[in-house]
Parts: sequence; C-alpha cells; structure tokens
Amino acid sequence: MKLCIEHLTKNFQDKKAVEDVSLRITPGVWGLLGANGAGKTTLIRMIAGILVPSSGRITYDGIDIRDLGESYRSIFGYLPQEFGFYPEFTVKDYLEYMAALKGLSRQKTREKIDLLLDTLSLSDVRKKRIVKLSGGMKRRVGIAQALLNDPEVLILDEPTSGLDPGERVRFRNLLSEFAQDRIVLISTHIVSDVEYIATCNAIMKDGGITAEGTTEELVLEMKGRVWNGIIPDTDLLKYERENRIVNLRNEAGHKISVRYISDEPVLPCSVPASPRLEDLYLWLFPQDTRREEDMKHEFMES
Ligand SMILES: Nc1ncnc2c1ncn2[C@@H]1O[C@H](COP(=O)(O)OP(=O)(O)OP(=O)(O)O)[C@@H](O)[C@H]1O
Repeated sequence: MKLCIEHLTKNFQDKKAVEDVSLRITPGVWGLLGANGAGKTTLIRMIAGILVPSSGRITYDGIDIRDLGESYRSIFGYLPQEFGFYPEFTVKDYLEYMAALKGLSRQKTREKIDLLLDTLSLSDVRKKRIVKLSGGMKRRVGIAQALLNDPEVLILDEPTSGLDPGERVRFRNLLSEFAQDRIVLISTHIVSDVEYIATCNAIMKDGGITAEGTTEELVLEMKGRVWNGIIPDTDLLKYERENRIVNLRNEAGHKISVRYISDEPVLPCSVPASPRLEDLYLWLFPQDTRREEDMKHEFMES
C-alpha cells in the first residue's frame, strides 16, 4: 500500500499553487502542515482526483490514479474543507446517499451507518436535518461519510475545525486506531492535531515541501533554539515586539512565563525548553505566531 506523488505541480494562470512536490506515503497517519495558502488543499484535491495536475503524477501501488479510475475511488475516503449536502437531508439520508454513491450494499450500508453513528456520537441526531446541526456535529457527519467504505486511503482537509477539545481528542484516537494498516493524510494548520499521532509529517510552504520526517526528526531542527524566560507583565508588549514569543502563561507576582525561539537566551531567567513540533511550525510560519493584538487581548483578560 503506497501512494507516490512524483514531481507534482499545479498552476492556476500565473500562480504556482503547488510546485514540484514529491512524497512517498506509506501506511500510518501523515500530517500535512502549512499556513493558509501554502498549497495543501490544491495538493489534496489532486490526490483525490478532483484537480488535474499541470505536471507530475500520482500513483497508487505503482499505477497512475487516472488509470485506476473507479477502483481508486472505491478505496478512497475524502473529507473536504466544506462538504455539500441537500438542505432536506437528515444525517441518515445523507449517509445512505453517500453509501449508494460509493456502491455499498444495503446490508453493508445499514451496518456501517449504525457503527459510525455510534463511534462518532451521532446516533441521537440520525433523524435530524444536517442544516440544523452544530458545526462540530456537521464535521462529524463529514468524517462519517469519509469512513463509509472503509477506505485504504483517507484524506482529511482541516478535519478538526469546529470540533470542541473533547471531540478533537476522540477524533485523534479514532484516526490512530483506523490508520493501523491504512494511509491517513491530515491536512491542517493546527499542529496539535497531528503532533502525537503522525507517523510522518510533511510541512508545506509556498507550494513546496520544506521539511519531511517524524515529529522527533523534525524537532531536532529546533534543538537549542527554544527557551523559557520570565518577564514582568508590564514588559510583555516590548518583549513581544523584539522576540519570537510562541506561548505565555501568567504567573504570580505580576510575572509572565514566556516560551520563545531564539538562537541565544535573551530574556531574563532563561532556561532551555524541549522543542515541540509547534515551535518548528511557528519558526517556519512567523505570521502564525501569536499576533500582538491577540496577546494584548489575552493579557488584559487574564
Ligand atoms: N482555483 C484557483 N485559482 C487561482 N488560485 C488558486 C486557486 N486555488 C488556490 N489558489 C491559490 O493557490 C494557493 C494555494 O491555495 P490552497 O488553497 O491550496 O492553500 P492551502 O494551504 O490549502 O490554504 P488554506 O489552509 O487557506 O485552505 C493560494 O495562493 C491560493 O490563492
């Protein structure tokens, strides 16, 4: 079971959304990390066979997915960022409709829907119209449809948006279990979605893959660059302007404990911190580092 992406490029007029991307994806959970506009959705839509690459190819077990046609779709599950449904559909109607599109038998459809509704805590709303559901529930319905055909390859685009923290944890556990002998690719800019469950991560930036490896391999890059310091709370904005602060916590006595990235310790009372994948991500995508306005807001609320 191997999904190979070979020198894949996608141009939209003069915009190169994906440029010369190559990946060999084997069973396990893969995290595809990148900021907004990095090219993740474009790459995923090509893997899903919805977008035709400008150049390069994608093979599954050595055969071009365009030649696999219907048989590729039957082993494939996909949760797009936004999924469409008729407004009249109840959860059950929608899942039955999707099961029919995927060619499941009636018996299999019934069994699978019952199981997924139960696993995703949707049994109580099976007769509810999807439009009436909360964002998190809608997302879980989307996840259920992606799992209907027990896909060998499961691709999820920003799967946890709208899920509450408890749902996120349950969802991560579900995926870890599901990925034992399958390929699960999760595209996200939320590092914690993949940090502890991904067998491998690929980080996308400006249409290309800038880093690839296990979480342990990737965080090595940040070794000796992550620190914890303590600053007076009145100096937060000054320090924030001058340093790459990735996290903070209010302490007693008008102090703030600050996690920051720097080649050298520069804040008072600095001690080295164990690097995490999030540190590397924020190093690569400084624009996703906590914005000054967010920090000011959080600081004033606390
Ligand atoms: N149909 C299109 N026509 C023109 N440009 C596009 C099109 N689709 C995507 N792009 C551009 O390609 C780049 C990559 O977009 P893409 O949606 O793949 O990024 P992304 O990493 O998925 O971002 P997000 O997390 O915001 O969805 C962006 O600059 C985007 O504006």
